[in-house]
Amino acid sequence: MNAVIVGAALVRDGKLLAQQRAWPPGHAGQWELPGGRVEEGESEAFALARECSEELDVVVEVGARVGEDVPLPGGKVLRIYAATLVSPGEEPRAVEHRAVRWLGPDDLDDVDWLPADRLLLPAFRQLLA
Ligand SMILES: Nc1nc2c([nH]c(=O)n2[C@H]2C[C@H](O)[C@@H](COP(=O)(O)OP(=O)(O)OP(=O)(O)O)O2)c(=O)[nH]1
Repeated sequence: MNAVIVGAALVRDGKLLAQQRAWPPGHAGQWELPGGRVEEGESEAFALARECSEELDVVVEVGARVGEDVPLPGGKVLRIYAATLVSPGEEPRAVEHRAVRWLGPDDLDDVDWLPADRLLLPAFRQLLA
């Protein structure tokens, strides 16, 4: 089975949270959604909640799928789920990343997304509509 990379489309007040990679050098500075590899024995929702805790230091509730799977190099796929903060007042912080930013519908084109995420922009836009 293809390795699944899950990503969280974390929305608050009509804005989507994006984070800026600090590594590897080829992708540093580019933007993505919080997430990562689903480890053996984990559900996708569990993996997403774990990654959001590790990367943003927040607790999230995972919702419905967003967009279609996007193939990644190496036979992996990127699969996005909507997510919300369990405590909306809690502010995500960039634990491993360079920065985090809440993007409204008009800001989605302002950042340099990873290529796979760029394909998902219509789905992100629909989610914020
Ligand atoms: N988290 C995340 N990864 C993405 C996105 N878009 C995209 O192409 N990717 C790619 C980049 C990486 O090749 C891969 C995820 O790597 P990662 O470094 O975040 O995952 P991980 O923490 O589980 O890393 P590892 O244990 O596999 O090294 O998916 C996205 O929006 N979010």
